[in-house]
Amino acid sequence: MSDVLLSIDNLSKGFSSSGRRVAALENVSLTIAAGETLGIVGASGSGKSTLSRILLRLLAADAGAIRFEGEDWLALSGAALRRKRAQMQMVFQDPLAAFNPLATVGAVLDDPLRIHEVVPRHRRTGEIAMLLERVGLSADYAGRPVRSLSGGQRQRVAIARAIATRPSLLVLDEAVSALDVTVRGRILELLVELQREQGIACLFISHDLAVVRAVSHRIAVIDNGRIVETGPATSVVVAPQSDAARALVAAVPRLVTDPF
Ligand SMILES: Nc1ncnc2c1ncn2[C@@H]1O[C@H](COP(=O)(O)OP(=O)(O)OP(=O)(O)O)[C@@H](O)[C@H]1O
Repeated sequence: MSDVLLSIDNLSKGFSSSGRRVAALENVSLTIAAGETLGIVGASGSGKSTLSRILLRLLAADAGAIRFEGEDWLALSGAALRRKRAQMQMVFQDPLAAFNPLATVGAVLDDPLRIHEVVPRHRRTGEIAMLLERVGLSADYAGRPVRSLSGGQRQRVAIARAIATRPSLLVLDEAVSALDVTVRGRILELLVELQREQGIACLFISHDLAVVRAVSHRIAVIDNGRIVETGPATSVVVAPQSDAARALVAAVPRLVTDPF
């Protein structure tokens, strides 16, 4: 896992709010190797959404650089950015909420296959069945409207959509936070399985250290816009070095003895 897939260098972003300057991100630097899962954990307001919005290119950074697969990610635009997006896919809390509720699961999965020409047209139905199977749903889900799905099923479809373009990196921002604890556990297992089977690297962002620990090889702790600690997942949980990490560990009392 030594090939650097994504590197974030000295990323900074500030906001002006009621005449006051808030540093949402300050000199954030991180790397993710191919096939690695890096967890980013931090309390509310620590800068997690700002980071994922910059990665998504919804928000411009004030300073810093992001390289993805050897390219200057923040400099890409237009057709080049659209093409490259196939390689960096995102899953949020309820991404399917943005879809027409009458859209079928098949249509939701067909979009990325068509837009990115992943497979020839005549193979798209088979590919949709395979994607559904890969996330633990049977092929007949393709005909079901999105609105008929449970929260866990929707998130499985969102993950299937994200992996449809065969990305090298998934960015997951609070992707399991809205799910109840049993469903959450199954989705986390699915993510670990996908990561192992397909070697997809993941940037897994959450406020919940137990969730981050369950899937991550390494964990970076963010506090007030700064990365205050980075290390192997177990070390950060068992021997946290920063006040922020200690506070996150303390918030999950059974974490050390009873991992997710
Ligand atoms: N558009 C904005 N205008 C002003 N301040 C902002 C804006 N977006 C974020 N901030 C501030 O930047 C800081 C980081 O916010 P951010 O939403 O990135 O944190 P977060 O870790 O994602 O929090 P949460 O877990 O509560 O979503 C906070 O102090 C927040 O108030």
